[in-house]
Order: sequence, then C-alpha cells, then structure tokens
Amino acid sequence: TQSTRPQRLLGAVQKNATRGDPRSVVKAIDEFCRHKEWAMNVGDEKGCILDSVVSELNPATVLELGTYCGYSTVRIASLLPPHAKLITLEFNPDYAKIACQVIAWAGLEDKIQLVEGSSAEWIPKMKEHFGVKMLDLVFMDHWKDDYLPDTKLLEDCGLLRKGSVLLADNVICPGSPDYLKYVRRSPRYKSQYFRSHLEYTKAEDGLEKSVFLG
Ligand SMILES: O=C(c1ccccc1)c1ccc(O)c(O)c1[N+](=O)[O-]
Ligand SMILES: [Mg+2]
Repeated sequence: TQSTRPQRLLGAVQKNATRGDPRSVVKAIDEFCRHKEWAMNVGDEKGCILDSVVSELNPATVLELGTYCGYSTVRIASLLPPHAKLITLEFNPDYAKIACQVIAWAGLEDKIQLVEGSSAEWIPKMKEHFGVKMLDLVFMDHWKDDYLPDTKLLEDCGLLRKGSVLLADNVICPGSPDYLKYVRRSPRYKSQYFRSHLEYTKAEDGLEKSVFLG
C-alpha cells in the first residue's frame, strides 16, 4: 500500500538523523522538506525565530497546539531546561503516531507529553489531568480557525499569567485574521509580528508573539 507523507518524513529521520540527537532530527526533516517533499513543519527560517523566543523565555511549562510530525515539538524541547515539560496536542491519529516515533528518535520522550485529541477537549483538562498550574509558552500551530477560540479558552481556564507568551505560526499564510485582530487590539496583550516566509517557500508568512499582560 502507498506510504503517506508523514511516513516518508519519518523514514528520512530514521535514515539520516542520529538517535538521541534532536538537532540532527530537525536538520533531516528540513532537508527532506526542502529537497524531497514540502510538509507543514514550522521549518528552518521561522524555526530560528521560535528558537530565540524559547531561549529568551526559558519556559518551565509549554503547550503546543498542533504536533503534526513533531518537528517543532523536538525543536522546542531540545531548548528547554532540565525539569521543563512540553505538552503537545494532536487531533489527527496518523500524525500523532508519526510524531511519537520522531520524538522517540530524538530521545526527548521524558520532556514531551503527546496527547491525541482536540484542544477544545483538553485545554479545560490541563490543570486536573496534567497538574499544570500556568502555561509559560503556548505555540499555536493547529487549525487556523481555532487560534482565536482556543486563546479565549486558555484565558477562561485561567492558564495564562502575567508574562505568558502566545506564539502563533502562519498568521499570514494560511492566515488567522480574526486571531491577529484580537491579540493586536486587546489591551490584555502586547503583540509583535516576526516577518518571515511560509516554510520552505518564498511566500510571506510570520509568527505573532503576544505577551499576556494579566
Ligand atoms: O493549513 C495548512 C495547509 C493548508 C493547505 C495545504 C497544506 C497545509 C498549513 C500550512 C502551513 C502551516 O505551517 C500549517 O501549520 C498549516 N496547518 O494545517 O496547520
Ligand atoms: Mg504552521
């Protein structure tokens, strides 16, 4: 039977990356997506912006919405301090199965908790089910129409504190106009746009970093 693109991406990791070396996993995926098959990872260019936000924040608790094949999951987790935790939610079971193996290849299972399900279902369970008190960083990279409702859900569930950072991928392409308007207009956020390009292409895209002011 035909393989899927995520399965081929995993194959490239297992062929070209070194077990236990997260940066080699990131590099193998970027090479595959740039030279073989495009895939919707945050990619190398926006990935460097992501790295700088994570390194500057040094978060203890990170929530990623939209795991896909685990590229940004591995990229973020490789920069976290020793006892920090990253919870990543993925709705698509086929993606989750691949991401689990990419995360294992990188040797980051101890830092990452991969949950299969919807953000709407799991955000309200963060505290009771994962023992999460507050989120220091939320990386939003799932369905673009869910960025805004999920942001309001994070607020309503009391998961954001003064200084919590929302970092949203694809605010231009494919775009999340309602989310962008909300965080840029709201007095409760200090928002900043990092201009870049859609992964592995010349199309404009960017990351929006929004600090919750409490
Ligand atoms: O929605 C798409 C998309 C739309 C159409 C075709 C392929 C992908 C997409 C494109 C780039 C992204 O970085 C990304 O995160 C997504 N996504 O699905 O979440
Ligand atoms: Mg994306």
